[in-house]
Amino acid sequence: MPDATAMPTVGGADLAQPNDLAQPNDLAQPNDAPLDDPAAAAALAADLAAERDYLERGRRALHGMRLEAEHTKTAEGDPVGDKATNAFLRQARRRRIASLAEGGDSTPLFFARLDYAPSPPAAPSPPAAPSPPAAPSPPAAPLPPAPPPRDPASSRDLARMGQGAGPAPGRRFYLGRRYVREAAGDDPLVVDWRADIARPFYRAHRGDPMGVWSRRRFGYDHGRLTAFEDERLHPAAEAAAGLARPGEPARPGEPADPGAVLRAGGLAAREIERPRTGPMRDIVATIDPEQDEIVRAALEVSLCVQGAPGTGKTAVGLHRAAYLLFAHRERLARTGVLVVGPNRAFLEYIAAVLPALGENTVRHLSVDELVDATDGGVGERAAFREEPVAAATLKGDPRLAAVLRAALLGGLRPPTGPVTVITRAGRWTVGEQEFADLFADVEAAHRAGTVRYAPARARVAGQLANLVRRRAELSGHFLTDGALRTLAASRSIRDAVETVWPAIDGPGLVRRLLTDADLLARSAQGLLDPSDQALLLAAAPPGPARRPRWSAAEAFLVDETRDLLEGTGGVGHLIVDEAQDLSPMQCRAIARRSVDGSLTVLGDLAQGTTPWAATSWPAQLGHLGRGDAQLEVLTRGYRVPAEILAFANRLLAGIAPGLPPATSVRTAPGSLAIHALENTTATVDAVATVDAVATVDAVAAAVRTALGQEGSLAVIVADADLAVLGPALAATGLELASLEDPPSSRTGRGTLVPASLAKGLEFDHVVVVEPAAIVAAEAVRVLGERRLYVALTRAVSALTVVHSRPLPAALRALAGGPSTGVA
Ligand SMILES: Nc1ncnc2c1ncn2[C@@H]1O[C@H](COP(=O)(O)OP(=O)(O)OP(=O)(O)O)[C@@H](O)[C@H]1O
Repeated sequence: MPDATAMPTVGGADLAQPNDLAQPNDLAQPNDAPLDDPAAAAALAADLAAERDYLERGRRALHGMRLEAEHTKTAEGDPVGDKATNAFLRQARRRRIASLAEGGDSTPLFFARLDYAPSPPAAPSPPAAPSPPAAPSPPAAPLPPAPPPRDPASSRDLARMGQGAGPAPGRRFYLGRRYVREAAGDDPLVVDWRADIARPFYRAHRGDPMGVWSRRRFGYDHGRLTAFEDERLHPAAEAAAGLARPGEPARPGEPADPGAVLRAGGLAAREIERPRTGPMRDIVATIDPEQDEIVRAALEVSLCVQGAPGTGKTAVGLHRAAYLLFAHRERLARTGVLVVGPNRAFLEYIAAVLPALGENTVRHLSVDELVDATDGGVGERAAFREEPVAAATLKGDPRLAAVLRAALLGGLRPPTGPVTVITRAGRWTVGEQEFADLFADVEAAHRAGTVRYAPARARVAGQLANLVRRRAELSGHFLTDGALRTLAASRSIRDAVETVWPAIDGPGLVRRLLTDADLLARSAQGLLDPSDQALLLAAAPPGPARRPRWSAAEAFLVDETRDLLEGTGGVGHLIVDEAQDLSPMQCRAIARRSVDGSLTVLGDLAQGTTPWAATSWPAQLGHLGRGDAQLEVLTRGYRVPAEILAFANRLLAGIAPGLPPATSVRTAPGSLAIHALENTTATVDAVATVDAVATVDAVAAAVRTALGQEGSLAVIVADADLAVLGPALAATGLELASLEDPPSSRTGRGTLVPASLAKGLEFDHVVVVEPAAIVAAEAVRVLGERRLYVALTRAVSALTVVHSRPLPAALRALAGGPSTGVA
């Protein structure tokens, strides 16, 4: 039931006092509403009450859908066939029920409403005279009917609604994270944000309203609808509200300004600034037009998104996954969608986004898990061995792919004699030339890439057996198919095949290549010089020959070999985050998992921190097998306030010359504080990093201040200093969580984050300790500065930098002598 005393507000507590309506900035309605008009205020309250009623209705309907799903038996869960089918059906049912769960406070049932303008002939004048003029004035009811979705159980129809046929004149749609309807066959109460009909919510602007009369955003407070905000997009809607002179065109052709909504719209801005407490959340209510273009790009299109920190690359990639699953449900249910991220901490941070959007089938793997999870022989959940950077870099070099191939092909031996097979029916011989011709054909097919090594080997055996069969048939002995198979597996044929096409096991070949100087020299001829070969031999995997202790880079060599031997299964769409950090061999591993699908590549060249990090997207995309991928650039930063970004951007010229600096959608005066401690003149090497009492005290003070405020907190420190700073802070009574703790137990405490794991994460408050130490931890200065750039760009609300060593030169201009609160 509507709350009669409640008045609309923006994103916070309800305004109970009608007088409060006189405060323009608190009003839910467009700025043009005559706020001191009691009639208008009453109309607003009535409108809000109606929206709350609608919300309740939607909640009841969703509850009904859930009950229906729970009671749907044969179609979705009761045993109907074999074990596997039943398990699949049960799982599908569980997923459907899970996807119909009420989202709770953080994911209200709907976040927006779109009112389409009436059909063109009526367009010049408003569909209904607004009364009172400032009250919300949706198109007149009854609205002309638009074709309702006929299969409410499937929201795919909604994806098609409006497609090609243009907008839906006179219709009103509520947009939410999932489709909601009352009874099967009814019009939807809430339309899935991914449906085509929802597209104008993200893209329309006054220069191109896309048939939309007005766009309404809703504000919630702990699940309670407390506010809304309208934008009139249609010229006639503007005119009706007195925003434009009647007849004056509403800025035809006015270009879309993706930032305009966020600057003008209180609700959108507040949504973006809501403090972060837990894992990453979805952005369906505020996706901007540029992001939306990426999210809704066609499945066949492979994209590369270069974006500065906080521009929403990860968010956009995940929303793209959700969109593609909606628009191509059946195809992707068969082929799958995979998200690949840099490490487990990052994957945990993003894990809740797709389930919140009702998508529970997308696998999330770290780059290393990609080979771990797909090759029982490699790594097998044991940690990969650490190895020197130079060796790891060389093992990630694409030349290694050619070396492996040469090693494999080098084992082939053209036949040097006939093959004789003795069966109960007689003795048969395949002559040397015939065997050689057969071998040459298969070898040519293998070299051309049409058949992998292992099936090619089976083909040699099969064709040999076939020749024997023909001989036998000529002598009147006929063989069944079964007998032919037995023949192909006979000792004589196996031995003959083994001589010309030896059986190879992937891990074994990689190990031999890295330990056998002769094999390496033969295989690397013209590819690796002797010093490279020596480096590989010196960094060979230790441990028993059958179970060596692999490094991560070696695991990708094994993966490459496995692919040469047997091929690799792929997925329908693969999203790869932080792609700038991948080695060419890692890129190849990803490419072969998306050979028949498409890729969304996300990254930032300025955040490349691996020794092999990409310096150009075309080259990296080439390694990913998608040299033709479309490059998109995002520069509008949502995470980091302008003040902090300006500070971090000082590093840009040195770490990624040529990349445009990010801009921020908001400013937060006072969000940057730099605490310079006494010994700022010490050289980098002269001072131990965080054992200085003053440093610990300053960090502790910053942590206490942050913990006193809303939102999450991270203390980012050079990896090597983690072991010192943790206990030192604990001694002051501050027990911070570690990224290894389960996310649920981290809330409310603050987390101590090694700089090497900060990538992709974000926190409301961040304390960066000793930038110089973070830079110095990397072998190469530019990589260290990029690591620092990552650390400095994790904060949503406030960044405190504590340092006793001099800041890197590029940052110094802002920091003076010992001081606090420099911003
Ligand atoms: N359109 C948007 N509306 C609201 N919030 C957004 C929008 N786009 C991005 N964000 C938010 O900005 C923050 C940064 O997004 P995200 O982590 O996807 O950025 P990124 O480009 O991957 O950053 P980084 O390169 O630093 O990892 C997240 O909290 C995300 O929810």
